Amino acid sequence: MQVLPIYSGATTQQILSLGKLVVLTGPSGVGKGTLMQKLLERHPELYYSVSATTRSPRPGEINGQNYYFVDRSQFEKLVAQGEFLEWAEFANNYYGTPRAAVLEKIKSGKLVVLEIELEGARQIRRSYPNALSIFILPPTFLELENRIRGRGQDSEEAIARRLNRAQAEIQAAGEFDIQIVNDDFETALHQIEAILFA
Ligand SMILES: Nc1ncnc2c1ncn2[C@@H]1O[C@H](COP(=O)(O)OP(=O)(O)OP(=O)(O)O)[C@@H](O)[C@H]1O
Ligand SMILES: Nc1nc2c(ncn2[C@@H]2O[C@H](COP(=O)(O)O)[C@@H](O)[C@H]2O)c(=O)[nH]1
Repeated sequence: MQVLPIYSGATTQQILSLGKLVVLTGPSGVGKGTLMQKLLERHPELYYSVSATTRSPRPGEINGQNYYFVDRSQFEKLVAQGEFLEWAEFANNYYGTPRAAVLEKIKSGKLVVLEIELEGARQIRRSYPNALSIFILPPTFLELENRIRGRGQDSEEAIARRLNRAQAEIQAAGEFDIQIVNDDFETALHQIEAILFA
């Protein structure tokens, strides 16, 4: 792709300050992915950043569509090369946002949405204060547990790790620009749409 002269030599910080970057975060199982999927269906003009992860694919997940599935040494090499806008270890696996794709989309004027966990969201907030951050909360902790279990995708050990971490993640909700409770799905979706397209 051709790089516009205005951007040649621009830093990540400068490029991100020109466009709109939105971070959707919240504990595992709260419904971030489901909300994101619906947002993309309804607003195909949004750009969803596909992350890299060392987690194994779940049934039905497609490499390059849900995630770029890589092994730990590949991931660590990408970190060393500065290929990630942010990255974190979550529930024994690495997750990271590929920098180049996000910057390209921002340059082309797209609204870019990252769906990431707490530590990565904090990194984005620190490094790119212009980004808009939305924290999704569950109506109750019990409902969060029911959703993770109901999804039927994680081992008992992985569920325990995710729930354990969720307690601390929920405490951090106030660090972010906006908090939305995903109780009734349609209501939460409309609240996000109202923020993104205000
Ligand atoms: N408002 C809602 N009411 C009831 N169930 C919901 C609601 N929103 C999402 N769910 C369900 O909760 C489960 C977890 O949702 P989802 O996988 O989107 O969570 P997540 O936050 O993306 O999790 P992770 O961070 O682990 O990827 C799914 O089965 C989804 O259908
Ligand atoms: N910091 C980052 N977190 C990410 C990224 N991509 C996804 N995630 C988050 O990881 C957890 C677990 O995801 P799962 O698919 O294994 O259930 C979840 O909170 C995702 O939002 C990323 O690039 N960076």
